[in-house]
Order: sequence, then structure tokens, then C-alpha cells
Amino acid sequence: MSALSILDTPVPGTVGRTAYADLTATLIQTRQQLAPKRLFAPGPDARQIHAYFQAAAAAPDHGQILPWRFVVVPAASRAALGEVFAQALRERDASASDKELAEARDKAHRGPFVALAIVRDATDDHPEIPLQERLISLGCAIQNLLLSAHADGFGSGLVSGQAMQTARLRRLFAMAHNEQAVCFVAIGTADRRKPIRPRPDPALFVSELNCEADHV
Ligand SMILES: Cc1cc2nc3c(=O)[nH]c(=O)nc-3n(C[C@H](O)[C@H](O)[C@H](O)COP(=O)(O)O)c2cc1C
Repeated sequence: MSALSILDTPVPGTVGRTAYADLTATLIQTRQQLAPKRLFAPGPDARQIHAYFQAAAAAPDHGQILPWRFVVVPAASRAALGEVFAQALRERDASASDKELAEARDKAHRGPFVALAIVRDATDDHPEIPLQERLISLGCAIQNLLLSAHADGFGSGLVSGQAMQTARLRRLFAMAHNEQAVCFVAIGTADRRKPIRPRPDPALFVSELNCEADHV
């Protein structure tokens, strides 16, 4: 039995800080963005990856419509992804050098675990759930995934970039007309960590609604 039994989970009305609260705060505050080029083997094994996606599945999901999916990019598919990156660069810059194109290809080989996060927009059977709610659900799923990987001691990073919206990338990932690529999630063993960035003070993003009686 784990020291943190589910029976220890705080319930409404419980006062005081539990071991869960400290653990959760530590996990959240020590997660950090690491560039995929800083993430090396070993990456998570199949059992760990499954657990990360189970964590993603616990994200809030209004209407339980599962408006997102992930596509894992295994080693055998990295070259095809690299070609999409290179062609996207060529389309943006016809004069891109061979070295620059090789660098673009190389990006697809970084990180032992890479998956593309895809959101489905509201032009489906659930138009009552708008895109912003779907993106929040995906963001929560990604955070669950990142924190689970972090808890196992792995580093992680999110990467987007100019290739995300290209037709070639859409084709490679067999995306439907109502889907958008949001970002890649990379997980692996970090060669070094950075200082944790200073987090914004809640005073910068929290305010209080003060309703004067004559406004009501
Ligand atoms: C949807 C999304 C896409 C991102 N894409 C990139 C990216 O292309 N390159 C990058 O360096 N960081 C990217 N990031 C990570 C942010 O740069 C990072 O979270 C931010 O700098 C804060 O650092 P922290 O995660 O260590 O707190 C992305 C984050 C999100 C949410």
C-alpha cells in the first residue's frame, strides 16, 4: 500500500495541508520547459507512456466529447516528419541552404518520445462546445501528461513552430478538416536543468469582482 493512500485524499471540509498538497505543489513548481534537443534516451517505456495518456484522459472535458487526440511519432516515422519540416522551411524561404534544410530535418529526431497534440474544432456533432473549451481541455490533458512524466524524473517540452499549419503536416498526420495541430510534446532524459523561471505573481492575473449595490 502506498504511503499516500487514496483514503488520505482531502475531502471537502478537511482542514490542513496533506502530503498530497506538498507533493502536488512540488511537482507543479519544478516542472520546466526543456527544448527537445536537451532530451535524450532513455525515454519513457511503453508502460509509462500508457500511464501518461491515462493521466491525459483525466482532463476536464465539457460534455465528455474528447475533442483532442495525440499522435505518437516513433523512430521509424521521424524521417518523414523531418521532410515535412524541411519542406515547410523551403516554402517559407526558397533560398534556404542545404545546411538549414538539414537542421530542419534534424529537429524531427530530437527527443526519445514525441507526440503531436491535435484539437478538433466545433464543426462536429457538438457545436455547443466552443473551440476555447476544447483547447482548455487539451491544455489540461497536456499538463497532466507533462506532470506525470516529470514525476517519473523525465524532462519535457512543448514545441510548435511554422510547420504546424502546413498542408504537408496535416496530410502526414491524417488530420480531418475540423482538426488543428497545436504542439508537439517531447519527453526524455534531460542532460541538465535550468533555474526554474520566476513565476508571475498572482496579483498580476487575479482580481476581484466588486459589485456596488447600484450596479446590480
Ligand atoms: C501550445 C504551446 C506551444 C509551445 N511552443 C513552444 C515552442 O515552439 N518553442 C519553445 O521554446 N517553447 C514553446 N512552448 C513552451 C513555452 O515557451 C514555455 O512553457 C514557457 O517559456 C514557460 O516556461 P516553463 O514551461 O518552463 O514554465 C510552448 C508552450 C505551449 C503552451
